Amino acid sequence: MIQLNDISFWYQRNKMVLSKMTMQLEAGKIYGLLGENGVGKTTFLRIVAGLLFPKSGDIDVMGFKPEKRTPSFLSDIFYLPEEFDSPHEKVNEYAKLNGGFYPAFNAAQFQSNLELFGISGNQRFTEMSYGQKKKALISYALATNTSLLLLDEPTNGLDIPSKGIFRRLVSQAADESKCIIISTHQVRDLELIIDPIVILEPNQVLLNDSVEAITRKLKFSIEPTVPEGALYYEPTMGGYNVVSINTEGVESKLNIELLFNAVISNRAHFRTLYTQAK
Ligand SMILES: Nc1ncnc2c1ncn2[C@@H]1O[C@H](COP(=O)(O)OP(=O)(O)OP(=O)(O)O)[C@@H](O)[C@H]1O
Repeated sequence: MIQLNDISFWYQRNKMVLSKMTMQLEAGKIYGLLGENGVGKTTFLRIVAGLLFPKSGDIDVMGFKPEKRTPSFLSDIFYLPEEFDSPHEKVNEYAKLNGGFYPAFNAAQFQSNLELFGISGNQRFTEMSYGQKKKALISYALATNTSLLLLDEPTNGLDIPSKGIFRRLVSQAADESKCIIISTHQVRDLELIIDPIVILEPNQVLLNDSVEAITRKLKFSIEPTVPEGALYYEPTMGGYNVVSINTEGVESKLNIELLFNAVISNRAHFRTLYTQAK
């Protein structure tokens, strides 16, 4: 669905953000896009959405070149940024005005999403809190039913029950024809729904793998002492949270936060382990 070949991008010539990045993302998945602050997650999403243009390399999104911003491309992709200006309209007016641009927009689904989040469609965006606006825009984004949905830090500002509703709505929205990419630092909010996991490092993709493939390669366990050969460990109640190579082929439950810390503190090793992501 998305193919990037040797994409490079910088805002200032002396400060490369993406350097010859090659990556493939498929339909039917909810990708979790992770990376330290400033590594380029938003930049990546904006390039895919056609809002920023690569300086070199090729990008294909659903058969389109995003930078051409053709109506058929724009009507099948939705990008929800982390920061947004408040629309002037009431929530329902906004959806009525803009929903027509998306052929698969479902007004009933929009109302049902709003209801689940407890948001009134008669409210003006300008009179809503940040979290309320976010819930209204998430409701709208999901109701556009675009093939590609890009969500930048969607759970920021959501209260605890709303995070659960968000997970439920995103899981329901996902199907074989859609690709959803969620950039987040709140991995615990999304641990249950994101798969594959993509981790960016400065300029590059460090890991792009399914949860199944990650847990085939790596073992996540709690041990009383740090085992020899552990890739990464953190103290926890009564022992250590440990990431090690899964030499015995045991099944373990992926701990994304632990994986992230393991990858970031051990980049060279993971680059070798995940050479296919390059
Ligand atoms: N408009 C801009 N002009 C110049 N540099 C920019 C601009 N936007 C972002 N950058 C720089 O590009 C790099 C990548 O920024 P980006 O916002 O994509 O990172 P991010 O991974 O989304 O970060 P965060 O997790 O903090 O949101 C950063 O070093 C940032 O300082």
